[in-house]
Amino acid sequence: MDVHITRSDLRGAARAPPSKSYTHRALLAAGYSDGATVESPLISADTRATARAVAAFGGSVAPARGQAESTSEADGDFAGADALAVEGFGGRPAVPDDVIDCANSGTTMRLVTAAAALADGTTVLTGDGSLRSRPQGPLLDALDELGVRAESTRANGQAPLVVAGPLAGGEVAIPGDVSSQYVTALLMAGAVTDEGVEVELTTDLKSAPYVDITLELLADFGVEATPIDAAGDPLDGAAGAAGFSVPGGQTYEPAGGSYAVPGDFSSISYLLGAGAVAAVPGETVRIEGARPSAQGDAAIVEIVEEMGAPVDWDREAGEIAVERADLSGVTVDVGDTPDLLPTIAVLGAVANGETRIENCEHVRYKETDRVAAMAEELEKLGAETTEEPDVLTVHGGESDLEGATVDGRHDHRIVMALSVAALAAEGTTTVRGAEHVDVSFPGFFDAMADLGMDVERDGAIE
Ligand SMILES: O=C(O)C1=C[C@@H](OP(=O)(O)O)[C@@H](O)[C@H](O)C1
Ligand SMILES: C=C(OP(=O)(O)O)C(=O)O
Repeated sequence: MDVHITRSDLRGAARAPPSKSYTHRALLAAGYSDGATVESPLISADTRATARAVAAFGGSVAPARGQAESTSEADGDFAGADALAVEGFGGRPAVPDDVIDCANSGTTMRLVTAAAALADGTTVLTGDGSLRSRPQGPLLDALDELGVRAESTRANGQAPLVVAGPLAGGEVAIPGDVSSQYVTALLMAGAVTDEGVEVELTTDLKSAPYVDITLELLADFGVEATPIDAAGDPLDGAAGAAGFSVPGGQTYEPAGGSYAVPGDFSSISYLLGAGAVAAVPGETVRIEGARPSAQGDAAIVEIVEEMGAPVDWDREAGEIAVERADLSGVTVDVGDTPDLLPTIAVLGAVANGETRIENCEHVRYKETDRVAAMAEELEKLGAETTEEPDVLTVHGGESDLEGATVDGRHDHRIVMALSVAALAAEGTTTVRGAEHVDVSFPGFFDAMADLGMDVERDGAIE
C-alpha cells in the first residue's frame, strides 16, 4: 500500500497502542504458566506470531473480551480483542505439529527458539525474508553450549532454525552487543529448567532496558531472575551487568491471574515527533496511554524536549502534551534505545544544526539496516546525512524538506518515521509499503488522520 501525505498541521489527542515488547513477553509467560489473561494486549502481526507459537507448544490463545463479531476465533486474528485468555503449556512445551512461522518478528523468533529448547523433540522455526536475514547465531551457539541441538539449516546463523531439546539448564556465555533478546529468551526459558541458567556476557549489553522489561514482567509473573556483576553479586538493573542468573524449577503465575500491558513508547515516539514538527502553532498534540514502565524508549520525551519542543508529561494520568517549536540538533546515544533511531533521524532532518545518533551499529540488525535506510530515504526528501558504522549524522536546516517518493523498506518503523517527516515536507510525499505498520501500530494512519494528517491510502493491504 502506498500512502500520499501532504504537509499538514495537527491538533487533538491520540491513544498510544499497547507495548509490543510487553505483549510478546506476557503471551509467552502466560504460555509458560497454567493459564492467564493478558489485558489490553497489542494485537498486531508480530504479537500474533507469538500467540501462534504458544498454540504450537500446546497452549491456546483466544479473545477473552471485545472480539469483533466478524472475526472468527479460529483464524487467530483477534481483531478488536481487548483481553486475551491464554491456556498455558505449564512450563513444558509440546513438540509442535508444524513449523513455527515467526513472520517478521525478531522477538518471537528469539524467545520461541529458547522455549523450543525445552521440548523433548524437534522444533523448526522460520520467518519472512527479513527475519531470515537477521542474526540468530549467538543464541544457537549458547543453546548448543547448554547441550541442545540448535542449528541454522543454511549453516549461516540465520533462520530457518532447527532446535531439539530438552534443555536442562547450566552456565553459558553470550555476546551482549548483537541482540538483548537472546538474554531475554534464556531467562524466560531458564526459569522452568531443572538446573536454572547462568548467563555470562562476553561484551557490553546493548538494548539493556529491554532486559529490564523482561525482569519486571518476570517479577509480575512471580519468577525470580537477577542481573549480576563480575563478582556474581546482584545488581538493581540490567545496565552494566556482567551476567544474569535465573534459578530453575520456577512457576509462572501472575498475581490475580491476569497481566495488564502498558502503552508503547516506541510507538509514542512517532506521535510525539509528529506533534513537535506539526502541531498547530500555540496548540498541543496530546498522547494518552503513556504511563511510566521499564521502557527505555520513554527517553524520547527528554530528547524532544532537549531539541526545543515544550513537552508536559503527566505521569500519573499517563498523558503527554507536546507543542511545535523550531527544533535544534542534538547528540543522542541509542545504545539503549535502538528503536528510536528512525524517529530521531527525522527530527534531526527538520531541526536546525547537526543531529548525531551514536552507538547505533546494532540498529543495522533490525527488520532492515535502519541506519542506511534512514540516511538514504531522508536524502530523497532533501536532507543531508553522513553514515559511519556506528554513527548517523543528520545535517538539519540545510534546506527545507521537499515531498518525494520514499521506500518504507518493508519496515514498520521506517514507514512511520518517514510519515512524520512527510508532515514537515513541502508538497506531497508518497511512502511505499505503508501496510507494514501492522507489525507494531496497526491503527497508525487512522490515529494520524484523526490528528489532522492529510493522508490518502491506495492499493490493497497485503
Ligand atoms: O526485546 C524486545 O522486545 C526488543 C528488543 C530490541 O531488540 P535488540 O535487543 O535486538 O536490540 C528492540 O529493538 C526490539 O524492537 C524489541
Ligand atoms: C526490531 C524490532 O522488533 P523485532 O526485533 O521483534 O523484530 C522493532 O520492533 O523495531
